[in-house]
Amino acid sequence: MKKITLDYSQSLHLIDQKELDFLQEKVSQCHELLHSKTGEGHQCLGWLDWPEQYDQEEFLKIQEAAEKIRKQSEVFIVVGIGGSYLGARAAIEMLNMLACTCKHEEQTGAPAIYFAGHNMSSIYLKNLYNNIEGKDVSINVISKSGTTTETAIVFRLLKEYMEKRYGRKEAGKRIFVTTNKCKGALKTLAGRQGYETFGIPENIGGRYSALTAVGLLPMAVAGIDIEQVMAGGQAACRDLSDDSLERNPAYQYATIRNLLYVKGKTIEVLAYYEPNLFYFGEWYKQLFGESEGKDGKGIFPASLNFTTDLHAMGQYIQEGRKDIFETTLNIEESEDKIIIKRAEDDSDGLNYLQGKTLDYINKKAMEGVMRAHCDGGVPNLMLCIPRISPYYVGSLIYFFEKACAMSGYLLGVNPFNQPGVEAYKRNMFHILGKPGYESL
Ligand SMILES: O=P(O)(O)OC[C@H]1O[C@](O)(CO)[C@@H](O)[C@@H]1O
Repeated sequence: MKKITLDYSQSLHLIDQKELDFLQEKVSQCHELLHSKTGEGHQCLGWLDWPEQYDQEEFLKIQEAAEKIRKQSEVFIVVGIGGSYLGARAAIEMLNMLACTCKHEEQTGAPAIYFAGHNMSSIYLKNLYNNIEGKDVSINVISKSGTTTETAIVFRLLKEYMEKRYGRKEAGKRIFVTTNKCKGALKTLAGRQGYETFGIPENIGGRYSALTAVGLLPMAVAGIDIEQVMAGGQAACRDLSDDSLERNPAYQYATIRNLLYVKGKTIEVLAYYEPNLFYFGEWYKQLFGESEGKDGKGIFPASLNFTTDLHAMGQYIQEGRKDIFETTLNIEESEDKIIIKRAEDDSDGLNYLQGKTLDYINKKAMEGVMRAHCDGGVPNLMLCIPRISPYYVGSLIYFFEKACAMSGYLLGVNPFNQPGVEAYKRNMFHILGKPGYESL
């Protein structure tokens, strides 16, 4: 299988190969901290060897539950937020497995998939109720802590809906819980109600959990071959276990983004030319935002959907503030065979493209954009992904997890905690009158 690689030739005007060589020693030290599990946040390194050591028994249970859900449901609702939501959504959308975007219900027998619990919008929930009316429903609620407000509130409402519709016993067969392996409010509730439960290992934090039951159960329900996802994750896990900057593209990426950061490039735009990657961009933002944005430091992670967003943000990137660098996701192979034909009437002036595929044109646009942005002072990194498939979804997820961990260590932060997220929650609880928060 071809590997994911990094092309940083369009950044070499800003960073010197010597600077990279100089950082090899630091990279090796951080690698040692990661792999010996002695660095900051080492309690949360369960994801590091996970693709090689995941629980096979639970994996089978996931496949069986997915089959059951597919048989008994026309609609499957995934309830979760942040790391308990974005990995699954990124994979499902990347592989175009959402029933609403393709007619795969007839093709694969998968239910339509909806997401909830990632907002507290009554308009959103009302629409969801309308969409699922009269259809058979199963739910997977995902929360490691079991106490995240958005997820907990929406799950309480959906549980009530399910019990009203199916009765408590049948609802219990349609509710699947993914939560902390040993403890927590959701674990206790699941035990009491007899819901089938999947465990999130204590030592894997939310944003690093996409390759556990958190991501795998929704992916399997959608019809994604999760054995392939794990095979891709496993290959990446092996390939990226080398501390050599020359051989480890995840470490190259982590090091170059840190070099660019100290040179004033404090915003990273993850750019992609396939709209299906939108939620991968959202997942990446959470991964890097929560991992690196602390102690007054961190690259601000943004994502843009090109060429669409070039007609909105292209101007800013080309001529605005020079604090941006771009990381382009290049999907090398496409199944697309859409060919531009010669038209009798060439008033649109497009006959010069005759015989070219749409994907070829998209790729040429990408080349043109990268060159233009580079000329405009926006260095470009290009991550080359051989194709979109379950295997490469697994590889890509692991690639970014490993890169993020190294990047956080190089930056000098703990990439595995998120103390800052609590501030808004404390205020919200105080304002809502939650017991225990009166004195804030
Ligand atoms: O799985 P949980 O505990 O509901 O958390 C969901 C998300 O919320 C956060 O804890 C932030 O509040 C993320 O780190 C996490 O991925």
